[in-house]
Amino acid sequence: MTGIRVGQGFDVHRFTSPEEHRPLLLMGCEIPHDRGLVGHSDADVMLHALMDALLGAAGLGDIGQHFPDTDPAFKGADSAQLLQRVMGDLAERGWQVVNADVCLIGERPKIGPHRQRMRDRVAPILGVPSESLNVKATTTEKLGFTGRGEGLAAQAVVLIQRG
Ligand SMILES: Nc1ccn([C@@H]2O[C@H](COP(=O)(O)O)[C@@H](O)[C@H]2O)c(=O)n1
Ligand SMILES: C[C@@]1(CO)OP(=O)(O)OP(=O)(O)OC[C@H]1O
Repeated sequence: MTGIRVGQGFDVHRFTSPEEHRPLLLMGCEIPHDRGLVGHSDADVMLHALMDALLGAAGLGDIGQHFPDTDPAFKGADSAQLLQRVMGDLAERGWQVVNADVCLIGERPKIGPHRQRMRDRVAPILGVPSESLNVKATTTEKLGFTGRGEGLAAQAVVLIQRG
C-alpha cells in the first residue's frame, strides 16, 4: 500500500534530585544541566516522543509495547539505539520519513545553544537532511509541573511516506 501517514507522540519524565548526577540526554545529545531525567532507559524524553510519533504513523503501537519498562534489557537503554530499531521496523514496511517536528516543554534547559547539534545527531537516524527535522521548545510560563521545574515533557509530529 502506498501513501502518506501522520503520527504524533507525547512523553514526560521527572527530573532527578540534584544529588543523583544523572546526565541529561535530549535528542541523543548530552546537555549540560544540574539535573538529569528519571527513567528505566536513558529517559531521553524528546526521542521517546519522536519514536511514539513514528510508531503511531506506521500503525505500530507505542514504545512501551516495543521496549517494555519491565524488561531488564532496556535498563539504561540508549534511546538513539531504540530509535534505530524503530526506523528498522518502518523501513521493513517500506516507510520513509518526510519530516519531523519535535518540541521540548519546560523552562530549563534552554535548547537554543544545542538545537543544531540535536538536529545533526538525529536527522541521519531518520534518514532525512537536518532541515527536515525541526527542533523547538516552549516554556509553560512557569505553570504546572514543567513550570515548577519538576520534569520535562516533549511532543513530536512526523510525516512518513511509501511507494
Ligand atoms: N526550554 C526552552 C524553552 C524555550 N526556549 C525558547 O524560548 C522561546 C520562548 O518561549 P515561550 O515559552 O516564552 O514562548 C521559545 O520559542 C524557544 O525559542 C528554549 O530555547 N528552551
Ligand atoms: C523506552 C522505555 C524503555 O523502558 O523507556 P523509559 O525510560 O521507561 O521511558 P518511558 O517513556 O516511561 O517509557 C518508554 C519505555 O519503553
